[in-house]
Amino acid sequence: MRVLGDELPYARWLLLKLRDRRTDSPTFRYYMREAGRLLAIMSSAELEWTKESVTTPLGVQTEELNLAAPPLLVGVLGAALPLLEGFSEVYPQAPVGLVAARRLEDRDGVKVELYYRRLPRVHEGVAVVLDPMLATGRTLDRVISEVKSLGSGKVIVGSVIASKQGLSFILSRHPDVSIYTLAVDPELNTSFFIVPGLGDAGDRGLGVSPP
Ligand SMILES: O=P(O)(O)OC[C@H]1O[C@H](OP(=O)(O)OP(=O)(O)O)[C@H](O)[C@@H]1O
Ligand SMILES: O=c1cc[nH]c(=O)[nH]1
Repeated sequence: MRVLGDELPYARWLLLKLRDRRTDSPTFRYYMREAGRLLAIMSSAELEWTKESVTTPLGVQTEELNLAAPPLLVGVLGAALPLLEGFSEVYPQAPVGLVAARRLEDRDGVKVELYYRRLPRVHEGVAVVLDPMLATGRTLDRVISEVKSLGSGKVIVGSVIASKQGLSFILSRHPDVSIYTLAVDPELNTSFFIVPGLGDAGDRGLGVSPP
């Protein structure tokens, strides 16, 4: 697991903007896209690359790297949309899958209902699941299982803020996934929101609250 805020001041600056209650929706969306780009770049060593020969304007050949196979990007609607957009700007050739999940809160905690799924029938390569908030981890657990059922050989998770307890839950259920996040926050409140967190990532990123 990598916590990019522990490695890069730039990640902490993105978090400053995203956490700030005064950040308006278009600005929030912009910084979420930037977080997506950062996650794409920082997780690039997890992807498969091949050496490719290139001739420079000096007529000299050298070798660089090209993606061997683009990963399948899976966004969890709706908060992940700007994050997915930023990630896919870095790998425009990557196919995009979408799922939507609803958190149902009750006295025992959070249950998750997957109510929309637009994924390929089979995907055996690398898959990247993108969701900015990893709170209880119940949503991500469902989505990772769904992606694994496609045949994915390797699953990477790109998140912006993960709670300590959500991370432990995911790592206990899926010890094989690689998790990239900008921050790990200490707790959840009684509505299972991350504290200090950044509020409702879907409402803030999309500019509307569902009824
Ligand atoms: O770790 P969990 O406890 O499962 O919570 C995380 C989920 O909550 C958020 O979505 P939300 O339910 O707010 O939906 P939205 O994106 O449509 O606003 C977030 O984008 C995750 O999908
Ligand atoms: O803190 C949280 C938890 C779930 N969903 C959000 O948007 N924020």
